[in-house]
Amino acid sequence: NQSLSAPLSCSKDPPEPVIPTTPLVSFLERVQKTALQTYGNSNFDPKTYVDLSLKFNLSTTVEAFDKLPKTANGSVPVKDLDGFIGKYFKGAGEDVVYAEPVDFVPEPHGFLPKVENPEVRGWALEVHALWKNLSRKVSSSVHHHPELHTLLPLPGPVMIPGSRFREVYYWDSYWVIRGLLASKMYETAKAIVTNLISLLDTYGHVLNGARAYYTNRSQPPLLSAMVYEIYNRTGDVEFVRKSLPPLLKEYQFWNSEIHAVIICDAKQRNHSLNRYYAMWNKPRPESSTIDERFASKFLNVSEKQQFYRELASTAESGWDFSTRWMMNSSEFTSLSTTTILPVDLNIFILRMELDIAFLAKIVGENTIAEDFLRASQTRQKAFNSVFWNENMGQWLDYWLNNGADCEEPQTWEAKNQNRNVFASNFVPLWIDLFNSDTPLVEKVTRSLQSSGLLCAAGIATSLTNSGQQWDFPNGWAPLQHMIVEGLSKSGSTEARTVAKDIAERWIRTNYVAYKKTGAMHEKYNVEKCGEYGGGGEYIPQTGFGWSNGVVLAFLEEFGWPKDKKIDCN
Ligand SMILES: OC[C@H]1O[C@H](O[C@H]2O[C@H](CO)[C@@H](O)[C@H](O)[C@H]2O)[C@H](O)[C@@H](O)[C@@H]1O
Repeated sequence: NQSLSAPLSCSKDPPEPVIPTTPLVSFLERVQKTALQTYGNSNFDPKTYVDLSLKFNLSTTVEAFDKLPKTANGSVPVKDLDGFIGKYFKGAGEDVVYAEPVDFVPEPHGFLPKVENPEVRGWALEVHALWKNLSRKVSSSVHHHPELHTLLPLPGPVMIPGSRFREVYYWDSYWVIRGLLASKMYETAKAIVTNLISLLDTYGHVLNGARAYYTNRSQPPLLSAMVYEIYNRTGDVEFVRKSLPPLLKEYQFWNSEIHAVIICDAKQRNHSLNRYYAMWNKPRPESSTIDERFASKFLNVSEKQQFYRELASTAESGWDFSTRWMMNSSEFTSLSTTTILPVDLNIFILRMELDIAFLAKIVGENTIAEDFLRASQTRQKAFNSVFWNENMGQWLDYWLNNGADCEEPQTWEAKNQNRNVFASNFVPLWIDLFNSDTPLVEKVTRSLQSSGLLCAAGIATSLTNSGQQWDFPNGWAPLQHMIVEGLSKSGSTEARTVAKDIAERWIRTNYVAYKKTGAMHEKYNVEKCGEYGGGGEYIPQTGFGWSNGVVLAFLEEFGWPKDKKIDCN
């Protein structure tokens, strides 16, 4: 059986892969450090410096940089650094250039038929038009001189999230595609998948984002879900045929030894489940000045390296950062992502198995279809034994025993389920295997209603206000979407009512914030209708790919009646 393979290791002493960095990335990290010393912390975004591209070759640029007059603390006179950057670099974002989407029309035929209210329809058309703002392709210089750029070459046009996120991102693309499908932009949606597949072909996994500094990790794996949704709308069998081999390759990546862990349940049955694990043990280049500051508390090199691996693995989870991954919720350096089996990652891989089974059947690969169906049944059993908590009516992340004996699989213990409430505890509802079980959905819906996560403007990410961006009071479009879509697919009237209510709250807050600020936001503050979110390591961003996608998908599904008001009251 070529398509499935068994995991080899448990959590302790895994092989410690580290993907080599590039000389350009290392040099730009030096520039980043000097810029921080020179310009100071206020409004400083370290990512700007690793996104610069070179005007001349690297050795000429390094030579000029080394000649700058530096003080003992590493700063350079502002005018000298300004002059150097202006002379030797093209601005961040100059190598990703505007591309007119081939299939954009201002009002697509059959666009959001259930949206009758003229105000909401007008706004939806503005959100739809934002695809034009976010559409990009890599410049010809990136193709001809890749050594001058951290941006990676891609064959087709992309949709970027927006603002500082000037490159395509992996899991964001799923919700961008959901919006593009509502906007009837099927060719643009397919091109995004083609780009992600080209990264998978080159690097063996879909990268966090299309930059040289993101090669050491992936992001929540939703490629199969993208192919599935596109096929569902377009019926394009050839597209499925081309996508299937890369999907099998991605499945291998997620089930290879670094990401797979064997765990023995309470009934002595072994299960293979997955975790996030970045191939990196240094500061994230896009945030290296920040990471080094936090790591300075570790004096021992291997502890520092482990902390850096936890930071990058958390970025792989897409939830960077959150108390979800911290042993001590008030201590950022207690991140332990690599020792956690996350509910949502395992749901994404279960969905991958179901999608591959479905897609393989479409193209007549019946053996693959049967293998993957079996794999999904096995994972569903694992899911029920390891993550489900009957008392809470939720699925809970499982914390591995750090330092346990690795000769044997770890044995499941009830105390290792994380009882803190996170929106991810409800993500299994997204999968038909779970949302088709009406009594289960009703139990989980009641648990969601009493969880404290349901707020005025949507579902909060957690109950802890830590100042991290993947915590309370922030609400994120992907989390709203997966939970709402799951509830709304169920046979339970109660669950469908809750789904519609959350979707309406989310649409309202996006609308009111848009009217106030003129922009769609990366995240929202769910405590207050019409407020965008904050916290975390960079200033709030606008644009914004997945928020636009989810609003369009919700409006397509739920519509908006003619006489229903759209303000916050
Ligand atoms: O620069 C810091 C981090 O930024 C990214 O993470 C956040 O933005 C992404 C794009 O919208 C999103 O996919 C992710 O869920 C956000 O937390 C990036 O993905 C990280 O790797 C990076 O370190």
